Amino acid sequence: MAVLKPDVDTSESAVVQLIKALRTYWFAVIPAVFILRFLYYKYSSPLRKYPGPFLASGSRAWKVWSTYSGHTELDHIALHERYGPIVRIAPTELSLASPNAAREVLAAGKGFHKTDFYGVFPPPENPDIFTETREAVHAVKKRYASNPYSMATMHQMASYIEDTEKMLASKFDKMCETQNQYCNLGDYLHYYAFDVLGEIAFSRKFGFLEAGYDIEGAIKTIDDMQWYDGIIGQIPEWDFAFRRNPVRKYLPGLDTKQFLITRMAVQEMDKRKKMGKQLERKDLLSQLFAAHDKAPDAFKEGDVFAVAHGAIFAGSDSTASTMQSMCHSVLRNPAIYAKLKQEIDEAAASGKLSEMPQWSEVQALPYFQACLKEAMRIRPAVGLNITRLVPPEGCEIDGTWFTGGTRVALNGWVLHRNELFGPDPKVYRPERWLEGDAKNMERFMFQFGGGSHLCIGKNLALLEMNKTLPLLFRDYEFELLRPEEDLKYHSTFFVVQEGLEVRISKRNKSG
Ligand code: HEM
Repeated sequence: MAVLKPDVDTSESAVVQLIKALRTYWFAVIPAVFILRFLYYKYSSPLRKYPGPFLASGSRAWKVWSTYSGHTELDHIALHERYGPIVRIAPTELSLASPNAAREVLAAGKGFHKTDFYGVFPPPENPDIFTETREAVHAVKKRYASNPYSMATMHQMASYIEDTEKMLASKFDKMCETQNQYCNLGDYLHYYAFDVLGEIAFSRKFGFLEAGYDIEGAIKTIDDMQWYDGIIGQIPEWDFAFRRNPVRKYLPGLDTKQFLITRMAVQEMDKRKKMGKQLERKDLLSQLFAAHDKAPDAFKEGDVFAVAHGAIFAGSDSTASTMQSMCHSVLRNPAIYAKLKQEIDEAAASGKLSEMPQWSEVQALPYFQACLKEAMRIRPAVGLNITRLVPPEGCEIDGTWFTGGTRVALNGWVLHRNELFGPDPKVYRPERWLEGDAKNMERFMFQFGGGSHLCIGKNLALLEMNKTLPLLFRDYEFELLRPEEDLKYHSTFFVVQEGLEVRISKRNKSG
């Protein structure tokens, strides 16, 4: 009788054979895996019925590339023109163009939560109000931070804005000693927005206006960081390979604590802790400390730092960009510029505009308000999408059913080009706010987001712009160096602009 002897371990040999095959045919296997993965994402998702770029249907590469290009807002406008109101921009993500849909998604209490996109923005160890993705925790932080940001509190801090306005004006006065002097108005508005925030948050300017340049490249660093956040936010798990890589802290020059804005924030925190209650004046930091004192467990010391520090990141580029957009749009339209100056001059001549323009006075300038709103409509300062997750149980949005977990993306540049703003939504035309149904149009403006995540700095930004811009248009004559050219810009999270260069002269205030 023959004896059966197992001669080889068959399972091991299969594995070995597989490894050998992979080593031999890797050039075919790797693309095959990618293709299969792509096809799986493309067809397995309930979103397969929605149109969109081919690359986006099976991978997030389209989103990453579009964000990297710096003009994702233009890509989204083009996508919606081509494919309609709902476009698939990633395997599990849809971009919505309907302003009604945006209102529903952003409405408070509807259960649309922030996606992991926001978690990439620093600081990961202690998220601030913008980066916090846990809704319940966000609600607590926002409750404690809201009071310092209220319009009433902002009015109490208006004198700090005025101090900075005076410094900006003195810089411009100096330039005007020579007639038609060159001025990079865009840069100065940027320095101004940063220094106002320094005053509001920490009772000290960062020094950009005084210096007249980007000290230590701090503004550029913020822009670069936001650019990184925007791109990696599309593929958040990759953050661990880059910024959250444990090896990173050992690399020279990458210690963020040495970064100008962070350094100053840390210094101010330490100073306040030493000073205890004897604070010189009521600024954002002191009020956040007061909120912490009242509820030390709910609003921790780390939250005080994160919220104050985060304000500089969230509030500087955004406000500067909005002011630059309005100035450029007005200056390149001589009829609009003339009409705006006439309104401001008449108010000044009749004693209705103080030397340092006041909020209530500027609210009574309808054409100025229309020019500002129109700038925020056509060129909202946030260029990237605001993304939210559809609640797990699914939900109907603007008449369409979406399954739970779908990511929905809203882009202000798309939403604000809707025909509800008139037949010419692509044109900068402030008059639409005076002749159309302005109240209804207001309901569909998303430049400050909406619902429970409505921009907490909206009051500060509006107060700052309403005080500063009329002063500039009243006291200075600006002439664009290249009126035929658009402003150059790229979207990081915010729309970072350059090229607002002018000739500046002092105006005779009587017109
Ligand atoms: C014209 C100026 C500004 C514009 C256009 C703007 C725009 C926005 C937008 C669109 C959002 C919503 C983002 C989202 O949901 O993903 C937002 C949120 C936020 N903004 Fe602003 N912003 C401006 C100024 C400021 C200022 C001055 C500050 C602070 C000093 C600030 C702090 C914040 C914070 C903390 C959030 C997060 C709010 C939350 O999630 O509850 N912003 N902003």
